[in-house]
Amino acid sequence: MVATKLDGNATAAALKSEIAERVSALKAEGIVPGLGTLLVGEDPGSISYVAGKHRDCAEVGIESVRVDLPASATEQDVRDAIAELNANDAVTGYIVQLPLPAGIDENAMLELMDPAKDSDGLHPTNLGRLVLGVSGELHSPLPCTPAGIVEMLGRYGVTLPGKHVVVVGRGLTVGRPLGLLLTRKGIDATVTLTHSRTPNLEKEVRRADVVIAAVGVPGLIKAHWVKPGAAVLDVGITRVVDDTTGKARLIGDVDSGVAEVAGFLSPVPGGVGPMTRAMLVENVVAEAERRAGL
Ligand SMILES: Nc1nc(=O)c2c([nH]1)NC[C@@H]1CN(c3ccc(C(=O)N[C@@H](CCC(=O)O)C(=O)O)cc3)C=[N+]21
Repeated sequence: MVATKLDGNATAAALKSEIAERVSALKAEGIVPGLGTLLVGEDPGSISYVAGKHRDCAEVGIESVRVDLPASATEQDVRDAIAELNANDAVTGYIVQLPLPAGIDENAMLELMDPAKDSDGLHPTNLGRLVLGVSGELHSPLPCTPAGIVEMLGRYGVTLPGKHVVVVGRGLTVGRPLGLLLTRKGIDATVTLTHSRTPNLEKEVRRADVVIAAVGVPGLIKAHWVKPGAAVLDVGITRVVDDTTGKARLIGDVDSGVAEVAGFLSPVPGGVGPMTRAMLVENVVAEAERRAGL
């Protein structure tokens, strides 16, 4: 392995200890931030991620409010749960874990959230501010995975101005907002945003100084696609349950051979996932600070 590992567990731990100090400062003012989660259904991946988010809250000393609805929940049940989270003063910010079960209109549910409590940055108001480039000034939360990727690259000294970043995947939580964030003034990367209909993906990836793979196709990115020395971030997570052990294994979008070619590589698990969760906690604490006028 030649690539330097971009260690999401270690980086998230460092970030969380900084956040814990900010939480102590808030507590000294009598403020305890709280994160809410709304989970609908029994997807094992979603259950595992939500559990991780609550562990992170406990670690940094913030409260968490967990709302779980069965897969049989109606759209009205979800509307009611969102209205309660909007009204609950113990909840500084919350997330609606995606995907929602078939038949529930995700975009309509996201629109119902109080944008000031949208810790994922996925409400149209917050996505609009991301496009406008005003999120920082208004303390509007940035989507957690893109923010976590930029934070991790920064902490490893991988600079972005002038770099060519190829993002593979155009989804709502990663690829689409990442293109917007990376091309902001001050970050100044040049971005190629690719997807399942991109012709000759291999050729696009080979031009990249930084590759971000977020499609959920196991092992898609091969070693010979990657320019030697490039930074490669693996965001895709596919859960495969081993028939004999019954244990779930997590497989990323990046083939293991890439470690021999890349300069930096974020693994699955232990890469971008923990950073996503750390940025979520950061968004909640930042919102509590904003409300306290700190
Ligand atoms: N509204 C919304 N916001 C999200 O941020 C969101 C979402 N919906 N839906 C699903 C995706 C996926 N996601 C992950 C978060 C943490 C890990 C994570 O911590 N992964 C660990 C492993 C966890 C495990 O063992 O299952 C790791 O990579 O090391 C993974 C995936 C957030 N998402």
